[in-house]
Amino acid sequence: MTKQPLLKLGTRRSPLALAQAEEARARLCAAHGWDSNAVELVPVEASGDKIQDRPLAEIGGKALWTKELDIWLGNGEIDASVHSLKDVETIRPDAFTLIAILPRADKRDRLIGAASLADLPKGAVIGTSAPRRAAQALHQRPDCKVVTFRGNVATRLAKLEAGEADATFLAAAGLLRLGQKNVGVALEPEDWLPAPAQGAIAVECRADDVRTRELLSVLNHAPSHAEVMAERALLLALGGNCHSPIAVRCDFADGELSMRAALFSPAGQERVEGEARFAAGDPDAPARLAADLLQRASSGITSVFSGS
Ligand SMILES: NCc1[nH]cc(CCC(=O)O)c1CC(=O)O
Repeated sequence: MTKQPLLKLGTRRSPLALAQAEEARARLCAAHGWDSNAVELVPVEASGDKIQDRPLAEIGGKALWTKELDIWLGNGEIDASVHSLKDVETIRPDAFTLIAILPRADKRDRLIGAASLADLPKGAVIGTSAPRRAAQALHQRPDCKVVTFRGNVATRLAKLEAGEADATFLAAAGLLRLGQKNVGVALEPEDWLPAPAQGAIAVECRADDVRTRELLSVLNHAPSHAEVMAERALLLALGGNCHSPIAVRCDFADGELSMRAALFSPAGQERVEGEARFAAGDPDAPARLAADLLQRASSGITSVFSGS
């Protein structure tokens, strides 16, 4: 007799997405004392995975990662979706709720292809399609050239190997989850900041699905939740989207969040940065930092942010 799964978790099909969904499944089964058959992983093809030759910002933004999963979740074909929170739009449909944030992994980016940005030869080619990585790299190395690099982690490493660029950036968390944690060197927050919610896996379900909410809420890691919600609140208040070079990192310790953020003009000439410390759960602090950054930013920066 085949037993029906207790929960169906939707995921994208990339190796990283599947590894993240497996992590969610393992944590859920451990928390409830279930065997792994209790949770079925349902891979869904995302449009963002089909189009690999143009920057995400050009082809429709983050919705390309969530659109298909949202349809399946809305229809009830899956009970919940597992996402890289970094790839999830700041404003989500009211019918859904981000019920759990898993314990966050390493928030840093790693540089692959050189021991540091300063070590790159003059005029080196950097492969990335993230506006934040491009602008932040050009800010430090205006002599470098940025070329579009998309595709999953393995594809990007293969492009680098093939000589399409001298260096690239990847999230430490993604490399870790793919068993490649020693690839490249970690970039420290003193001179390089990650993307909002980088390293966080989020589980989303229908807001009115009380049973699933209850089953999934055990997965939530409160400190990680506080950090990423503050980072997303900053992004929202800045009126940022996938074209906006926004770098931010928030760290929870002793009931307090410390946030460090930087905004760039797209080609990296201009930069404004700021810091704030506030109580976890202070709903207005990220917006105050956002307002302060926008007020001090030059027009080259504010042209890619709308504010709110
Ligand atoms: N943009 C794609 C993406 N979405 C999430 C990760 C890695 C995991 C994470 O940052 O949470 C990556 C790859 C990367 O940026 O290197």
